[in-house]
Amino acid sequence: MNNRFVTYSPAYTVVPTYECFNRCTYCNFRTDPGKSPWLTLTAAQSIFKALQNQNVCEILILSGEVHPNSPRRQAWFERIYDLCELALSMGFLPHTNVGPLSLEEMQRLKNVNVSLGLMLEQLTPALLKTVHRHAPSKLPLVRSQQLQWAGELKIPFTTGLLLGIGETEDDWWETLEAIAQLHQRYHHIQEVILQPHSPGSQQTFDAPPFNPHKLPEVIFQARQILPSDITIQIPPNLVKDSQWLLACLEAGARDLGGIGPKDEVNPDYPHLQVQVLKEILQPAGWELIPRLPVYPQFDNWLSVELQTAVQSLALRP
Ligand SMILES: O=c1nc2n(C[C@H](O)[C@H](O)[C@H](O)CO)c3cc(O)ccc3cc-2c(=O)[nH]1
Ligand SMILES: C[C@H]1O[C@@H](n2cnc3c(N)ncnc32)[C@H](O)[C@@H]1O
Ligand code: MET
Ligand code: SF4
Repeated sequence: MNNRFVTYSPAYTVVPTYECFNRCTYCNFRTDPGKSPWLTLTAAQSIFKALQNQNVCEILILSGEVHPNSPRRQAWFERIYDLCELALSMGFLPHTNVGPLSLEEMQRLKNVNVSLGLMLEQLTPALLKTVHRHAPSKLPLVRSQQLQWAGELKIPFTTGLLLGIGETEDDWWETLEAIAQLHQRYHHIQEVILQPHSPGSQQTFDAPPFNPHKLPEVIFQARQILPSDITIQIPPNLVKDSQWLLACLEAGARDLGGIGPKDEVNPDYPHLQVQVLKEILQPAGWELIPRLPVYPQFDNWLSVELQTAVQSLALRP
């Protein structure tokens, strides 16, 4: 009875830089500004070369942030742009999530990405006094404006909620309602990630992991709030117990996100191999299938060049 499908994206994560001017207290990724070398194009080229013929489709560009007013901002942005262009020229499809962008930056990245992403985290301003006190990029209005701009620019978009960072249950529904409203206006959200806060060894935020047993309930509610053409994504490496992973699917999650050798955001939580995941899912009647970082209904929003890149990957085995 293999008529139920779950997707994942065969992905590899590339990090332009770990330096970040924000200090989200749950972060296990960042270093201080000026303290991390930037990834060179030469180094990236060797990485991409080694990935060819490995069935990787998505290059996820995930970065720490240089302040919008910094004299280094433009060089930071150009490096990201060039990394996307290189990935594309070597046969991969870039998906970039590097924090909030200016409208012009977004417009330019649309040329070299099949989709962009930015987590809303939570829209409640209460977190500006706690986990986001030193994180100007996490201002709720800055984040929701990104979703609006992506809609205006017709950019297929991935967003989501970070669960268990000090918000209330009502905050979940409000953030989900906001995503639903923006989608009803622009129809551009391809997936919403429900990301359980998972403590790592570098963070200063001292809170337990989000209780994975609560996740199915949140997914079920999110499924009621979100329009049906938005897919709900959960990260399988952060839902360790296979019974609860299956419960998440029963509740309405249909995608497991990017799966690759390392989860750069949660390095303390390695991914199971795809084959192992398949063996967990299959007996319960779920078939795990690969997808691209752009959902098919958005193909016609892409430039002709990007559509060609998508088509050549879709033909791969
Ligand atoms: O490996 C990861 N991939 C993350 N991804 C990648 C994601 O799983 C895939 O790139 C998308 O599903 C591609 O369509 C994100 C993408 C976003 O747009 C926004 C947030 C995330 C967060 C993570 C993450 O924590 N770890
Ligand atoms: C890239 C995305 O990763 C998420 N993120 C950042 N830190 C953590 C953590 N400790 N646990 C789970 N998710 C995290 C945030 O939602 C960010 O936007
Ligand atoms: N800095 C970006 C954000 O928080 C993406 C990477 S987070 C590890 O949105
Ligand atoms: S979560 Fe993103 S914005 Fe926050 S400190 Fe880490 S890298 Fe910077």
